[in-house]
Amino acid sequence: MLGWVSIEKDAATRECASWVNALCQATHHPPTQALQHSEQPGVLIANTIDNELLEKLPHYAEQASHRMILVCCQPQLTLEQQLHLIAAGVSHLFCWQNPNSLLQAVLGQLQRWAQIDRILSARAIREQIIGQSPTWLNVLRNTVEIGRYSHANVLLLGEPGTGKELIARLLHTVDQREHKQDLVVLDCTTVVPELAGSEFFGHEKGAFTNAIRTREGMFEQAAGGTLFLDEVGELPAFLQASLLRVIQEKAYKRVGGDRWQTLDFRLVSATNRDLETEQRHGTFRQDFFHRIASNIIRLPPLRMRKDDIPLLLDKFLHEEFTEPPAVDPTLIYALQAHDFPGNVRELRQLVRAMCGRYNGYGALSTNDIPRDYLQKIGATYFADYEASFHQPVLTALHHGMDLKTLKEYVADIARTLTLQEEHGNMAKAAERLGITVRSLQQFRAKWTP
Ligand SMILES: Nc1ncnc2c1ncn2[C@@H]1O[C@H](COP(=O)(O)OP(=O)(O)OP(=O)(O)O)[C@@H](O)[C@H]1O
Repeated sequence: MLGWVSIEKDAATRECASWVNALCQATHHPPTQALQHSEQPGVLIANTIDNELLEKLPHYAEQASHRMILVCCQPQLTLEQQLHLIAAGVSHLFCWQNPNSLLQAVLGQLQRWAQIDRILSARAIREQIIGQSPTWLNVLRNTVEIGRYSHANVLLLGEPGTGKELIARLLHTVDQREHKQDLVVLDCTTVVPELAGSEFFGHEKGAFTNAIRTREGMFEQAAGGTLFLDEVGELPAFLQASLLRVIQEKAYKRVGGDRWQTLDFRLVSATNRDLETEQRHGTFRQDFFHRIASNIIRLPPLRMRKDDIPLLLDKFLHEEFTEPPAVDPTLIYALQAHDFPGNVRELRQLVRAMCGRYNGYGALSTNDIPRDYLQKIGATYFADYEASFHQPVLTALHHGMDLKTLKEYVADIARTLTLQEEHGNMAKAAERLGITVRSLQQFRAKWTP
């Protein structure tokens, strides 16, 4: 529940020490007062908010997987100080007050985080939604917090294939409404403008020529549950306008009907368009945007969480084989070198294609990547590799280094680094560098005093 408690030295008063003891007792946390590598929530106690603390905070926040409570031993902080602290990574901020109520407030937050982690550790969720990278875990925690503790509408933003529908389903799964009904999905690209009224609100029998019977609309179908408007960015402005009332007041009339009906539903919308910019520029209705975006969850592209690729690969291989083959490590490096513009969906399709090429013997390897794909991966790999040299060379040139000096400088660095990696073993280092042991000895003699 609690990973660490850290007390900045100027805050270590007696009152503070006994408060920390009470916190440790309540959380069954050993009374260590040092920052630890834990990825669990942490509590930091500080007296003054100075630049030194602000510089340290991002590191502390990372240790705590961005779940860091700061207790400031002052009765009050200015708004400016609070904003600086939040920008530096503090997730919850408390000023010094009655020790008991402060303890309750801190414990309340820790309990909420613990509950979110418990929900996420459920097997059904872990097996469906893959990823352990800090960026992805933050998305999941945020989703569970919104899904479980609020009924507000949610807008999911992210590139195609990043898992928006999966997150919409998670929001619905963790929703604890009494008598919760189903999740209803509407792909907004399929809405025919002329039939949209009936599609959204349903119609009464006889409302128009072909209305031979009463029909329920999407909102009615989602009553008591969740309506997921996928690709909401594609909804024309006049249709956005027609949805304002039902989203705001949860009241609607069927086409051809004259009775207002009310219903309860949670609206989750998703798009890969930049609606925040579009609504500012007036190309998407601002009033509609604010109604659908009470909460925004941003899904990271796969290239921002490449650490998750091995886990996703494993999951997709298990979908293809009862007993998946071993995976050659080079295959993982190759996949991690690719940027996956189509994100997780693209990875899934690629795994399918690889499984089709795999002949059933040995480990799955780069041989199983379709050739044109492998060429694409190779091109980015070498471009990235080359590009990593650009900045240091440019810096050296800006310092006036000529080509001869530059070459010598790079060769010296390569010799030093290889010797370090080989723990001073001359023979091994020389072999790796493709030079003689004698020339390496000469280099060492030149530089060793
Ligand atoms: N974290 C994940 N774990 C397992 N599978 C995932 C994950 N993210 C995405 N997928 C899979 O990738 C595919 C695309 O996911 P999804 O349809 O949720 O993306 P999307 O963002 O809604 O895409 P689009 O914008 O194109 O509608 C699906 O097959 C989904 O199951």
